[in-house]
Amino acid sequence: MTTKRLMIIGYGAMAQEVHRLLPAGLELAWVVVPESQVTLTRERLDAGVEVLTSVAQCEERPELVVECAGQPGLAEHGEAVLARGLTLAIVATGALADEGLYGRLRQAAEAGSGRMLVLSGAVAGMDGLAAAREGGLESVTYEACKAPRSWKGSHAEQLVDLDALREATVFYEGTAGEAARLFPANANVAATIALAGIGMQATTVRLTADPAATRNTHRIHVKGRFGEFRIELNGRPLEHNPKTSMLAALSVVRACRQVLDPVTV
Ligand SMILES: NC(=O)C1=CN([C@@H]2O[C@H](COP(=O)(O)OP(=O)(O)OC[C@H]3O[C@@H](n4cnc5c(N)ncnc54)[C@H](O)[C@@H]3O)[C@@H](O)[C@H]2O)C=CC1
Ligand SMILES: O=C([O-])CC(=O)C(=O)O
Repeated sequence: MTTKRLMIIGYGAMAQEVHRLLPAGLELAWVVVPESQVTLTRERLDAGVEVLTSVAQCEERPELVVECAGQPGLAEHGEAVLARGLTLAIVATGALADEGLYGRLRQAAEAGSGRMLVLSGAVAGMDGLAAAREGGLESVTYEACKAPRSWKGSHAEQLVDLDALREATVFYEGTAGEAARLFPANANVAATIALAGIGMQATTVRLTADPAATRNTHRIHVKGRFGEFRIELNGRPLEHNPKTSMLAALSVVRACRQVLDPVTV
């Protein structure tokens, strides 16, 4: 079997976890990072991996491109990938709350015959939610609860004193679209759920910081003509970034495996 080649956009905590877990048969050949990260990223990688600052610098054709670069990374590089007719698997799904960007990515994909795969990331049940939508949905709510340290450096710091919390505290309630914009490193799943379900405005979101939390908890409650479902995930955060659940990295690894396997489950 010939080895297929992967491009990763971004090389932070998630990308490094994905790289560690890449299935045999797919090798990392290109990494796209900001100029300021080039030297550090080269030091971290084998000489065989090309470190680039733009997709255009890649002269060959990756089998798959995965975005692990956050919302600004998707905004900067997404169109170039799709316009080249490549498949782009994304986790910074919250960027799609920006209708202008979403439109440009769709247009680039249509014009260039690219494909954008919205990965399930840190949550589960997106297949069931998207199927339920076909019958009509009444309500979709999403709740996230993480330890205060997982909300550090985010907009939560403007809403609550994270260091002073003694009990679980809801600090944000709003729509998926707003949450995804306000918490670009923490609430992408709100946008993923919105895209699979009833949209950015109709999906309601509640965010909690809990000093007793050791996991990233996600609760999804869906009602529709099909009936009702509730899903709760208690995900382990990544060691090198407590904002990010390990399952999000694993959803990228799954996408990598799918390009190798003739059977998609
Ligand atoms: N859909 C989901 O379930 C989840 C999505 N995410 C998204 O994944 C992103 C990455 O997560 P981590 O790796 O844990 O974050 P991280 O902060 O460890 O790594 C992000 C990396 O992206 C790089 N980057 C930033 N701007 C870039 C650009 N314009 N081009 C290329 N690279 C760029 C940074 O240099 C950094 O190394 C998060 O910011 C978040 O947007 C995170 C968790 C779950
Ligand atoms: O990994 C998680 O728990 C969720 C997350 O950060 C996001 O949705 O951006």
